[in-house]
Amino acid sequence: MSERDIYDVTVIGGGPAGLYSSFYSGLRELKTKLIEFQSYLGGKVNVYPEKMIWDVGGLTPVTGEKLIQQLIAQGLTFDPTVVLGEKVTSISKGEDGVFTLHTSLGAEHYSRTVILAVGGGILKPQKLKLDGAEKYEVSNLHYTVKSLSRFKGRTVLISGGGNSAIDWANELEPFAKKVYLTYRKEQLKGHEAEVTRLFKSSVTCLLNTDIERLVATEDHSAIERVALRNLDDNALVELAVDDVIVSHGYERDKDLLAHSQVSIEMKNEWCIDGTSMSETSVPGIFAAGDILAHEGKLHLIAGAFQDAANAVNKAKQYITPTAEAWGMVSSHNELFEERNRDLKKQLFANI
Ligand SMILES: Cc1cc2nc3c(=O)[nH]c(=O)nc-3n(C[C@H](O)[C@H](O)[C@H](O)COP(=O)(O)OP(=O)(O)OC[C@H]3O[C@@H](n4cnc5c(N)ncnc54)[C@H](O)[C@@H]3O)c2cc1C
Repeated sequence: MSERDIYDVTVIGGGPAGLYSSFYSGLRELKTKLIEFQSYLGGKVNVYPEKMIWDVGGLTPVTGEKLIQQLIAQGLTFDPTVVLGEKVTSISKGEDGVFTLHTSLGAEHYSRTVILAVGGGILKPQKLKLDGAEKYEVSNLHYTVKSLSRFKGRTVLISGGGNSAIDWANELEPFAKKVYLTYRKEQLKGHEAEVTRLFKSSVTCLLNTDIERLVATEDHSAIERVALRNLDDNALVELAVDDVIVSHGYERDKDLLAHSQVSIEMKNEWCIDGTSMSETSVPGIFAAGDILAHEGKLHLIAGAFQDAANAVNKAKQYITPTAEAWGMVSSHNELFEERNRDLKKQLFANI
């Protein structure tokens, strides 16, 4: 390993937290690398590219897709090295204090500090636990909504009672011919405002029901009807559907934290010992975004940004103990000067 190969900060995960960490790390003049398992950046936001996102402070409503584009543009401002399609499986630490990140492709990456921005780990949707259901995944059984127009004029059954299921029901309702929502519990778990909107809409909510059987078309290529069991009285109801969307949450591949050679523990409660939430049990390894799950923490995009800035500042201070960690106003950088001049010229030209 030559000095040339060692980065100051290596960010694992290319979602909102990882992209903002890369931006902020460049801003603090740290040599930065970003490693993402998927072949694309944007993290979980890729699950909802057409959703209108309203709750990022200072941003007017924006689609998930547009937000990803903006996050990537910002994240790459200082030209970090980006590695896609590699899963970091383990982290070890040498006697010289340099971390080695081992990946599923057998590669090694070297870094003075590491920022874990892995969200809940690599996402795999929880599949419908019915024999043979997987064969409909090529036709009309879905685990995500990539495009609302795919469901235009169709009868859709959504299974699930959390935020994603409710969001999708609300988003699809104006386009679909009919939306049903089945959930095995009595009360939905989503955001109040979205639940209120759902109950006011034409979506039919079938609470205390569960999918019992999928009935195929004559040629067995797609789902034609779904049998729902009412968990109160055991009655069976059949619905004719064009599509079924299953939103039962995600299985999370947490290999990295479970199998790393350095044993990493996350903080899960507010610190009274003077250390910050972005620190882990390993000095030099920090965390940002959904991976931080202390009490009261909301998993929001906006929160991931603040976490990222905190983690980078901690990394900076770890590398250079005399560096300023607090109170930095961060919209000043030489690189911004030229762009600011251009933007201001455009702005004043329009006045
Ligand atoms: C359906 C849905 C709707 C949502 N709507 C909103 C909303 O309207 N507003 C809002 O603020 N928030 C919303 N959220 C939450 C928001 O998406 C998350 O809070 C945010 O994406 C967290 O960012 P993150 O970077 O921490 O994690 P993620 O976005 O999960 O990114 C983590 C990245 O790390 C990668 N990774 C994981 N492990 C490894 C590894 N070992 N090696 C390499 N890469 C790895 C993953 O592939 C992933 O790309 C929604 C979430 C969902 C599921």
